[in-house]
Amino acid sequence: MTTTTGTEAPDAALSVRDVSLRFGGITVLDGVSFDAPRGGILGLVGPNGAGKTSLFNCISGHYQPTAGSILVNGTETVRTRAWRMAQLGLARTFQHPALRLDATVLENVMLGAHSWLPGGPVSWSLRLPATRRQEREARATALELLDRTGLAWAASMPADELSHGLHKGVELCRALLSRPRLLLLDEPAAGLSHGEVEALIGTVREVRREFELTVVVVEHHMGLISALTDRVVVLDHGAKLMEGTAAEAQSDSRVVEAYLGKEAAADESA
Ligand SMILES: Nc1ncnc2c1ncn2[C@@H]1O[C@H](COP(=O)(O)OP(=O)(O)OP(=O)(O)O)[C@@H](O)[C@H]1O
Repeated sequence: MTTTTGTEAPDAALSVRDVSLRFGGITVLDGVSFDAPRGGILGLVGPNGAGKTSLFNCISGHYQPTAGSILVNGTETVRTRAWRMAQLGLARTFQHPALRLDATVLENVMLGAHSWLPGGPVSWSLRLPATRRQEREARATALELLDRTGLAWAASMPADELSHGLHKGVELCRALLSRPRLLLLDEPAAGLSHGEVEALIGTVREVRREFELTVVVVEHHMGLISALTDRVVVLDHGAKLMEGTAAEAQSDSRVVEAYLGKEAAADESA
């Protein structure tokens, strides 16, 4: 179902409109609106508990907003189940990578191809020639992606033998194998070393350009946010506080206050 509300930007890969989310009496998101321009990298930042991951969960179909509209590449997705989102061109990574630890790294990455491999469980189990050909293609792309992220050496290892940082790389490869147009990254730099963050910045820039992606990234690492993003949306207590460049956000007194608290912010500026 393709719909337009008339309020989304025409070149937006993602339009979030007045999204609210409540759990019982708790308001987690309160009327949040923003657009992610096609081909850009948008940062979603804010203090702990601001609602960033909850908003990602609404966009990826893991949570259903209490109110509001979310358009992914022009399609209203609010009542779309999470497993359908890959077919609409959306892929995401998680704050805590969700991998099959008993499966190999390559098998984990291959899960990303299920949204576009033809047929279904029946043709996969019969291993029809067309299915086998597509599977070989998916496997070659998965290995290329692992190579690009410096993980080719780990392809046949069980995922649980890899560090947390490397799990994040595997998850990114799995997301990319689903051929997304919109990629959501939830705290990709958390737990990574300085060198790993630098490599991640390079990889995200490269894949964004090569795969013509729109990227939305939640991150506390301001170095990564400044290096990668064109714009940021700042959330605080579930509401949008401001939107601008990373530099504008970092010098905005409302943002400084949200991170440090009012008194500490006043001390900082004294
Ligand atoms: N399923 C849920 N049930 C009840 N409350 C929830 C649920 N999911 C999130 N919350 C609450 O929503 C608020 C926002 O949490 P969320 O994880 O989205 O924030 P965040 O900005 O991503 O924080 P962080 O930067 O620490 O990851 C928190 O108070 C959290 O406890």
